[in-house]
Amino acid sequence: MNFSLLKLHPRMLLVSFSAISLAVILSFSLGELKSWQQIDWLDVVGEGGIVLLTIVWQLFLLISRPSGRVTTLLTIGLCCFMFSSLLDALDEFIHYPEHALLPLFESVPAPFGMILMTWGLYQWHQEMLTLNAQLRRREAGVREHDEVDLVTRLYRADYMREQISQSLIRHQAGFCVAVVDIDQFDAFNRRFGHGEGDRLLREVAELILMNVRQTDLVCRYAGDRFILLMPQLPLKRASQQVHQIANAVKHLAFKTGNHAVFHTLSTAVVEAAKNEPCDALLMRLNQQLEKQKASIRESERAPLCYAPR
Ligand SMILES: Nc1nc2c(ncn2[C@@H]2O[C@H](COP(=O)(O)OP(=O)(O)OP(=O)(O)O)[C@@H](O)[C@H]2O)c(=O)[nH]1
Repeated sequence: MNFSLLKLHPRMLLVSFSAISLAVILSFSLGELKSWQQIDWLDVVGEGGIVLLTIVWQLFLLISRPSGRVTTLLTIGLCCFMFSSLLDALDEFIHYPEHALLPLFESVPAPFGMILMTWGLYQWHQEMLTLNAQLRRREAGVREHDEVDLVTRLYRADYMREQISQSLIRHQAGFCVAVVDIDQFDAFNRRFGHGEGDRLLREVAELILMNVRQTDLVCRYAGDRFILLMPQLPLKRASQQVHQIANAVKHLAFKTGNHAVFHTLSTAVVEAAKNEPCDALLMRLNQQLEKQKASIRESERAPLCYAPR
């Protein structure tokens, strides 16, 4: 059992503790202790058991739920019920004079607490309906997307093409597409193995995701190549964002075996032209990338950089 959620409910714990204290103080201040022979132990076990179980229910409730309206309603309801039950249990040990108000305190909070708990359970039911609907929607999303790449968990190229085509139809202003490609990934694969290559792809994918906006879409286009769809972003700002991604990857010391390996990215960014077909846009993007790669002579391409760990 994990009790860490209890820390979230200091007020509810205080309410619970106050209800117990109030019941004990009221009982002892209004009545007198019974003699040993007057105590009915069967009632003590029955009524005391109810009090203990109510406390256990509260504990389970508080370690299972975040704070909020449902938790408050259920806790206060349980406290009222526990308050009545505790007075009921204590009157097995304490004798009250005829005029004492105890019977009133004993009988009123319990039904009030039951009403609160019923309302809380109804709210909980509503909450579960909402959560289930969201989960179903998310699950449907995941099932629909066999378009998600298993290595990086990014969308695959087909899904990106679909999204680019739709954006082109809507023709949003300042909509840019970028490509980033890991340099010398083949050499890395050959030296450190495919497993480590997959891990590097995942780390690069995470770095890309960390450096884009909520509205951007990232996909694994092929092998070590990723495409970014950046709606409503002017070319200059899109280029800056891609530059930041390249910088983040450049500074990533990827730990493998006894080495830290550094990588560089080749990148290209284009702005979508009006009425441009998706394939033409992607071709323009890839051509720009190839031009950039060709402009840097092989000897100048950032070598895989190994540093002893
Ligand atoms: N680990 C791993 N490797 C992959 C995967 N898909 C493709 N590859 C490898 O990615 C490499 C891509 O090689 P290239 O296109 O020559 O890329 P590169 O070595 O980075 O060359 P430049 O981009 O010109 O620097 C090949 O070795 C493929 O086998 C994959 O899912 N996992």
